[in-house]
Amino acid sequence: MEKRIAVIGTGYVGLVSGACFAYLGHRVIGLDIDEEKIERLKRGEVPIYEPGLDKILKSALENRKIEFTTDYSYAVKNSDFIFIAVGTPSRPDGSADLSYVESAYRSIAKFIDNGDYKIIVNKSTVPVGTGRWAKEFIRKLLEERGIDEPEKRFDVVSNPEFLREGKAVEDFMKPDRVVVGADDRDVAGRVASLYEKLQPAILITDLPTAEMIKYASNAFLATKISFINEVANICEKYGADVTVVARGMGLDHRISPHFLRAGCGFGGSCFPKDVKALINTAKGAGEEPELLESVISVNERQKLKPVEKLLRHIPDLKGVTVAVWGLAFKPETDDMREAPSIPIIKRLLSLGANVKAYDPVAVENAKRVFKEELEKFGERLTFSKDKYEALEGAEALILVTEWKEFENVDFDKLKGKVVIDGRNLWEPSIMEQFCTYESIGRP
Ligand SMILES: NC(=O)C1=CN([C@@H]2O[C@H](COP(=O)(O)OP(=O)(O)OC[C@H]3O[C@@H](n4cnc5c(N)ncnc54)[C@H](O)[C@@H]3O)[C@@H](O)[C@H]2O)C=CC1
Ligand SMILES: O=C(O)[C@H]1O[C@H](OP(=O)(O)OP(=O)(O)OC[C@H]2O[C@@H](n3ccc(=O)[nH]c3=O)[C@H](O)[C@@H]2O)[C@H](O)[C@@H](O)[C@@H]1O
Repeated sequence: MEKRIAVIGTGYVGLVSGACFAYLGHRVIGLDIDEEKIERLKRGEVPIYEPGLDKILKSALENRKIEFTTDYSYAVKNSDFIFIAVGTPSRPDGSADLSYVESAYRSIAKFIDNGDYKIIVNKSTVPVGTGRWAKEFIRKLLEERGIDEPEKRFDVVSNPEFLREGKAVEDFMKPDRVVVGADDRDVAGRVASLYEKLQPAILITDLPTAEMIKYASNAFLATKISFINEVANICEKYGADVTVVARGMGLDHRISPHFLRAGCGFGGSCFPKDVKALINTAKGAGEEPELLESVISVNERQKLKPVEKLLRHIPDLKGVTVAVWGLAFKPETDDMREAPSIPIIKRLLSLGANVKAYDPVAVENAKRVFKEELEKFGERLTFSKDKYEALEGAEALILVTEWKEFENVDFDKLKGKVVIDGRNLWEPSIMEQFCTYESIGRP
């Protein structure tokens, strides 16, 4: 049955979930404080690169199932479910910055009136305890406004999102599970029913448990990556092949083959931030999260592995041109947040190298990320229009992000170069015929 949904924040998660809810037949209002973003969305432009999103958004707009606004009053009054999908970035101490979430609650609370009942759903990743804190926070805001029985005017529910960038639409439409946490099972059930067309596995929990499931899931996946990267580093010393080790491990269904790809570390807007936030939450309660701290430190070291390897072949990089293929934190996205390419390029520049960088879609975002370096190093950092142009005049190539277009390359163009494959994309026996080749954790 059609339900009225407002989605607060039309970033990655807000836009994908809003468009998908509309595609599922609900009426959706997407709200953002970024006026330019909303104007673009009204014109049907998709401000992020996400395969499949433009299609479902276009269909939702054509069917008038989705509309966009910057007007909180309109969004709150015309919805029964209000999904919060604003950012929860890391503060310098690693804790989650909840100021955007808090500001969204304040704006919503301004427009909940006597007689209303709204279900406020946290889709943003928020630390365990936030939902119950939010209940009291919003109740007080309503009380200050003189609203009758403020606690009856709303409920707060946790419905964490597990989508991956690049596969976001598919992940939303075919979820492994939908987790809904609330202090009232009936309210949780109402949120779960929004997904009924997808017939997903549904887990209904209390508020803090749902919040913790999100952090524990991301932290576990990040742990798998740091684990396999550490194993890769040991493999290198003894001539073992980490890709085969991972396959051998993954055949054990208790381990599963996923997230065991060794490489130059994990990036993105969530793994680094969420592991750090969980560390902060643990410490705040007097716990010593040693394992989680190692997940971060192993990852920080791993990001610079390709440069370390390059230095073994070219010990002095002063004046040496190095091509870097792949800038986004992973393929199929233009997202540069915490991308391993950032420390890699910064280190290359600080060692005196000239860098020619290429990415199929993330160059514009990369230019913003490297604004300071572009000013400081001038022509020493350039962005190439295609992968082969980046190779011109380069003595070395570092592959950081395994975009599909790098799979089948004209290997002749790599002749004589030092190639560091940060994602184990190519076959060593083939590469060694053309270039000096190194990958991660393979003999
Ligand atoms: N990016 C991802 O793949 C995933 C992200 N998440 C979580 O979802 C949340 C959102 O992440 P993203 O979509 O990546 O964030 P984002 O940074 O792409 O988008 C956030 C949006 O919220 C808007 N915004 C900020 N304050 C606002 C306010 N007071 N009212 C209305 N709009 C406001 C911003 O203008 C922006 O458009 C985070 O907590 C993140 O951890 C969860 C799963 C996947
Ligand atoms: O909370 C979030 O935001 C999301 O975080 C991740 O999704 P995402 O960051 O989009 O990307 P992933 O595909 O998980 O990759 C993250 C990083 O890990 C790296 N990775 C992944 C898998 C692997 O085996 N090895 C590896 O190094 C990738 O290159 C990438 O840098 C989770 O996979 C999602 O379930 C979650 O919803």
